[in-house]
Amino acid sequence: MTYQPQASHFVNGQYVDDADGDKIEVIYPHTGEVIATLHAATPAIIDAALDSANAAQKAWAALSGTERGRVLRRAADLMRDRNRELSELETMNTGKPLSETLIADPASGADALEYFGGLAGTLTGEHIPVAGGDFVYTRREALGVCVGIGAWNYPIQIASWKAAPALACGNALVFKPSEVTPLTALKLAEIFKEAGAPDGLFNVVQGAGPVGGALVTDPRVDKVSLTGSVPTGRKVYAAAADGIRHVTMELGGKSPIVVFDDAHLDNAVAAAINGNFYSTGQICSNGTRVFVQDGLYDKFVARVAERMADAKIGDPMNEATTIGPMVSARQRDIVENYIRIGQNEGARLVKGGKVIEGNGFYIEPTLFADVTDEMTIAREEIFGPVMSVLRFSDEDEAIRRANATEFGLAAGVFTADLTRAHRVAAAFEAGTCYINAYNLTPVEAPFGGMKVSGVGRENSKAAIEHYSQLKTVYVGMNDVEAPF
Ligand SMILES: NC(=O)C1=CN([C@@H]2O[C@H](COP(=O)(O)OP(=O)(O)OC[C@H]3O[C@@H](n4cnc5c(N)ncnc54)[C@H](O)[C@@H]3O)[C@@H](O)[C@H]2O)C=CC1
Repeated sequence: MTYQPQASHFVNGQYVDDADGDKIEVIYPHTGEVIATLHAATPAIIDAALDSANAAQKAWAALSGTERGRVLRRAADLMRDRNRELSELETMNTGKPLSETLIADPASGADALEYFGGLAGTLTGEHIPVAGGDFVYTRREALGVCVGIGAWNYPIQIASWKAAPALACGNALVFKPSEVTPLTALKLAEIFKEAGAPDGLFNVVQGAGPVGGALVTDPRVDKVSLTGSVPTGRKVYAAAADGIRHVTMELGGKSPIVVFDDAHLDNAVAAAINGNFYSTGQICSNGTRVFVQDGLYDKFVARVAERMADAKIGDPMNEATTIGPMVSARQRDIVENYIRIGQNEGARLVKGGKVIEGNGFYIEPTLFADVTDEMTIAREEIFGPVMSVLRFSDEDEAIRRANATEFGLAAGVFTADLTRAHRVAAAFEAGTCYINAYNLTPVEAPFGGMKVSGVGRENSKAAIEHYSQLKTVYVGMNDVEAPF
């Protein structure tokens, strides 16, 4: 089975390659087979991408917002028309079950293109009256050339979540997918071209850290938006600082879900299952520390274990499958190691915990109970299907422990007590909080992290602030006076 694209990169409206670039092998996680071989971008490819983005951006920004929005909305339609093809490719690329990609990945990308396409025509400055009849107006202007750098867990969604607001605001984008999952961003580039985007407006260049590093420090670049881990975030943020570039950082998490005694048991259990095992646990906002109050604790653990027995692990192309392989052998090994550490540190392994032998990168969804705050599995982001359940007694304790982390991406609370729900949500130190729900990310709502989990927001009107800048124009309506 192969999925070899026409070439590695999409620059200035066409596929291009340069065989001098380091080889990137794309692996189907279900079988371990190489399905495509690409090259990392050489300096010449990076240069061409940035030059073409620079050249395309000014004319694009000069269009009306409505005209720009039309291109984005056409792209959204094309993406929906190709949902199955794109979902299959995303499944080949990531190993995520088709039952997920068919409803979640290109669909979420299309939502972003449609939403920001609609918003493009509404972007304006404001008129501000000041003393003596003078006035000020503001112009909302594009930043220029943006660079997007993606993680491997939601490749087409991440590319779309960055491209949609960037292009709506009149910017051009050079996107570098994760070297692990380079394929679907190229399809997005084809879609933009077909939808009428000018050549050079959206470019895809492949490569690992060094290519990302070269993009982030290039003087032609005005903004960098990264989705990735905290260590990479620190490097990219620091590199962008040299040029005082704008940044959006969507980084990792170790998010809490707090379940009180009065919670609806099955809703809380279902949310914890989704928030730990969807995408085989490879989701930044997963609620991997599940705090459950004394009175419900045993029932909760038993019910999660019971429902886990219904997980269908296997071929991700089979639409009945609900748990696919990990994205890579490396990620599977990382998760296996954390499971071992959890056992060594005294967490109670209730279910799962084993690598599934074979060529694919499978590991069982895993449930740990009696986890304590000091354990490594309760402190570090695992990025795999490992749920840790921790016991708590009262609300203050739950909030204190939920917040006792450097991360602050998401947090959830399950309770039937209305005032407590809002009190706890207000007390969470996290950018995206949920009451009696978890891990839903509609495009209309801001998404992003507090503390080390990030800077800036994606989705919603809030993203516009991060892809545009205000210019203030003061208009004098009176004679200019001077002291001499
Ligand atoms: N907050 C959010 O929205 C999300 C965050 N993530 C986070 O992403 C991580 C998993 O994804 P990975 O791909 O393993 O993350 P990673 O941090 O290893 O890589 C992310 C991207 O950065 C690039 N990169 C690496 N070093 C770089 C450098 N020095 N300069 C520029 N670019 C560089 C990589 O090639 C890749 O494209 C997890 O920590 C997860 O929590 C994942 C999805 C969503």
